[in-house]
Amino acid sequence: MINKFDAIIIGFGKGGKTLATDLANRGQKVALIEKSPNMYGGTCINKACIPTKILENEASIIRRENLNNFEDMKARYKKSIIRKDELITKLRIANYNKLNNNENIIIFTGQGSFINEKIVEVNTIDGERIILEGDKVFINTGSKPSIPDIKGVDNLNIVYTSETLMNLKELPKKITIVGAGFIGLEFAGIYSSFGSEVTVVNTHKTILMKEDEEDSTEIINILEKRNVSFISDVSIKEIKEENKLAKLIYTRYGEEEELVSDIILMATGRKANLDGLKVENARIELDSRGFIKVDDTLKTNVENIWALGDINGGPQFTYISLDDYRIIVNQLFGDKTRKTTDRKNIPSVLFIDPAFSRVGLNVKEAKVKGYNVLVAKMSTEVIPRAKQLGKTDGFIKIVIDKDSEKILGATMIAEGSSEIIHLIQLAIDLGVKYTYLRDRIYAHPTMTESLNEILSDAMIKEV
Ligand SMILES: Cc1cc2nc3c(=O)[nH]c(=O)nc-3n(C[C@H](O)[C@H](O)[C@H](O)COP(=O)(O)OP(=O)(O)OC[C@H]3O[C@@H](n4cnc5c(N)ncnc54)[C@H](O)[C@@H]3O)c2cc1C
Ligand SMILES: NC(=O)c1ccc[n+]([C@@H]2O[C@H](COP(=O)([O-])OP(=O)(O)OC[C@H]3O[C@@H](n4cnc5c(N)ncnc54)[C@H](O)[C@@H]3O)[C@@H](O)[C@H]2O)c1
Repeated sequence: MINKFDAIIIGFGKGGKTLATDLANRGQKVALIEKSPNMYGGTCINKACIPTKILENEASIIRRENLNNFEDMKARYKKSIIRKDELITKLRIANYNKLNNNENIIIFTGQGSFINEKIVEVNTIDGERIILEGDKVFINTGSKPSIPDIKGVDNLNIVYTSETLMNLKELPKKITIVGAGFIGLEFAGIYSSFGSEVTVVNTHKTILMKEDEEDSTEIINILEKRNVSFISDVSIKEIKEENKLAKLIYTRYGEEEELVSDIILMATGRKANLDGLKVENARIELDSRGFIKVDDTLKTNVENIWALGDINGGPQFTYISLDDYRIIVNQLFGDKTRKTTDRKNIPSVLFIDPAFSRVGLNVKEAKVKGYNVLVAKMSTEVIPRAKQLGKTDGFIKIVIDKDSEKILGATMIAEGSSEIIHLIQLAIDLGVKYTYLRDRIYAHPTMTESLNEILSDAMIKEV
């Protein structure tokens, strides 16, 4: 028997689950397919944003207690892992119930595979095969770790991904992290704060190559204060297990070197998750990086099929998956004006402590675009709120166009920056002059009030 639906959504990610509720509330019959009962709610709540930020918060609290006995830190880590698991279990159940309680949505738990462009089969976890037909199909299957082809990398005793590491209940004494992007740096911050000795191994000359050099340097300085070491400009050769320890062999400036630790975390990017999807049966095209090819309205090359979230090769953030949902709904039911090309000033936050938050252009990018650049910069240690909280690392930097006096962007390594950055985003979006933010009345004592002084004439320099 074929079960007919107005829409089939494959994957319980941010965009997919939001779209499911929206379509159902418009009276459409929706089938949502999720391959694992441990993944209701998607990657963000089960394996990514939420568990990492729970651990980041716990780790920062523990760091401030200055524990110096590793056994104590191990015990605290174990408790944090249990607390993380309890919290995400609650979120997973809440996510499931929210959709399951909607009479127009049926959740199928099993792997979804295309039979053709309108028919999808579900191989359920109970071994059943269910055939679904949908007028429209939305693919929201996310991404998975991209692991380079290094000899020994498949030894799961010693080689971890972000997901498997967060399931480890024993705190490793020494961790090697390969990759210095979002995951590498966030995990370096977390595990060093719990008390592990962390080394970040990076194939480039420095970290975060697109950022202003002073921003990358400040992040390195902050992490180095916490027992994180950086080894840059390496070429990785091999991973070996010796006496239950992990040995990373690499070359640097022509010399072979090795690094021994308890485990290795591979944080080397994420690729399209097409596992079991059989996109070829629906003649869906992929792009050169192996993601599902979409146009600026997120439609694939097949008329009734869309792709949203990480799987379409856009920026890998939960809030982009959510915006993908907005675009699809606008295209289906709205004035059809929303497109990926109209996105501007997307913020990003690297959740180390303090967070590195940015929006718009940094100095390097503004200069490349030919602006006459003014920079307003202040060290966090002079901000009264930061002093009072004892969180004085970092700085706030705002990039201004000298000619129009408009704000072009901001990079902040500062307590609370993950929130303040959205005020700057709004200012850029609205095209206000920097003096507008300078002259507002802000509550005291807050981090935001520092904008009064940062944007004063005395603090602004031409660069
Ligand atoms: C460690 C880590 C930390 C992160 N931190 C942040 C952060 O702080 N902020 C942020 O914005 N982003 C963060 N991200 C990125 C963010 O998690 C992703 O961008 C986001 O989860 C992508 O969501 P999505 O909608 O594409 O789908 P996902 O949430 O990935 O959902 C896809 C779902 O599809 C299911 N699925 C896959 N194939 C099939 C199939 N064939 N049939 C049925 N179901 C299938 C999967 O089981 C999964 O549940 C982080 C990522 C990682 C790895
Ligand atoms: N706070 C957040 O919003 C947040 C947090 C974590 C992850 N994420 C998302 O998840 C995505 C994936 O994170 P990520 O850190 O894995 O990817 P990334 O692209 O941020 O960083 C990958 C790192 O791995 C290195 N690398 C790549 N190939 C390598 C190889 N063969 N050998 C050695 N090093 C190699 C790169 O140089 C880079 O340093 C991010 O792009 C981000 O969008 C977001």
